[in-house]
Amino acid sequence: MSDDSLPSTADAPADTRASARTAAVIPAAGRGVRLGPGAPKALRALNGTPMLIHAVRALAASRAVSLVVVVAPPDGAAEVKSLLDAHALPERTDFLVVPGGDTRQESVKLGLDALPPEYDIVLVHDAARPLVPVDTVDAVIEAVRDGAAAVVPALPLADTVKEVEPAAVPGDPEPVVATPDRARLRAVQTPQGFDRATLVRAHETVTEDVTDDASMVERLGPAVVVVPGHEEAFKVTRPLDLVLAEAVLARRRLNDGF
Ligand SMILES: Nc1ccn([C@@H]2O[C@H](COP(=O)(O)OP(=O)(O)OP(=O)(O)O)[C@@H](O)[C@H]2O)c(=O)n1
Ligand SMILES: C[C@](O)(CO)[C@H](O)COP(=O)(O)O
Repeated sequence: MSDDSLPSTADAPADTRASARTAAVIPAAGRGVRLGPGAPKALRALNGTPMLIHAVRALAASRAVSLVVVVAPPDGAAEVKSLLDAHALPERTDFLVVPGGDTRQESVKLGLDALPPEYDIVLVHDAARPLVPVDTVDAVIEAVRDGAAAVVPALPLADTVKEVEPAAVPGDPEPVVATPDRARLRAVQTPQGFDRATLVRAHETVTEDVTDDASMVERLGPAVVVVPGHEEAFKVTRPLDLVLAEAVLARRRLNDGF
């Protein structure tokens, strides 16, 4: 089946959407430059387990997700396959590994290209958000099943935000241009959920460099909706985020009683 002929979940009757199969694409091919020198970010350990494995488990924890496609660092597909084989993962879930590209957009596209035809709902989830709770994953899937073409989990901002004229020399003072109304702003997380045909069309059509998949759908036209995100779905970007992630894992272990 060509991508153009893929059924659109957004146009489908509600009972079809409710039974649509869901796959997750996990882009994990980034270097993690902002985290500092070391292995590719997704392969670095959190409490002894690679970040990617935490992220895969987080998505596979949803009973609705029956396939996870991991987009590995370009020369790391064999290593990622071995990691998936070496860690306990739900048996009800299938796994595929494909090599990634130079940008997140390219990596997601390569993951989409590998999806078998029977999946009509697609989640895209950063390996760098390893601790997303399953309730957030399920809320995104439910909103797509309810008819949204694109769904993003997001949180209100904790800080006031300024728009500035970026400095030509990093570190120089930057003139403030505006202070947007914070009440209308949201900080966007993943997994982002999509009707597959809509996401495929967005990746085939939009050529601008964007930082998330929902922005591509926005450029195309279909409405993108926001559902509540979760504090623990934060992205591991800088070294302090590793400290926070390990603290969250330690708290979970205490709460679980082991
Ligand atoms: N060429 C790329 C770049 C990024 N990603 C993935 O996209 C997610 C979000 O990206 P980000 O946190 O910005 O990761 P990096 O690009 O690795 O970070 P940095 O910009 O600090 O290098 C990560 O799971 C990352 O592995 C990817 O699959 N392929
Ligand atoms: C999709 C995303 O998680 C949105 O917050 C994205 O990965 C952000 O990447 P960034 O380049 O670090 O903003």
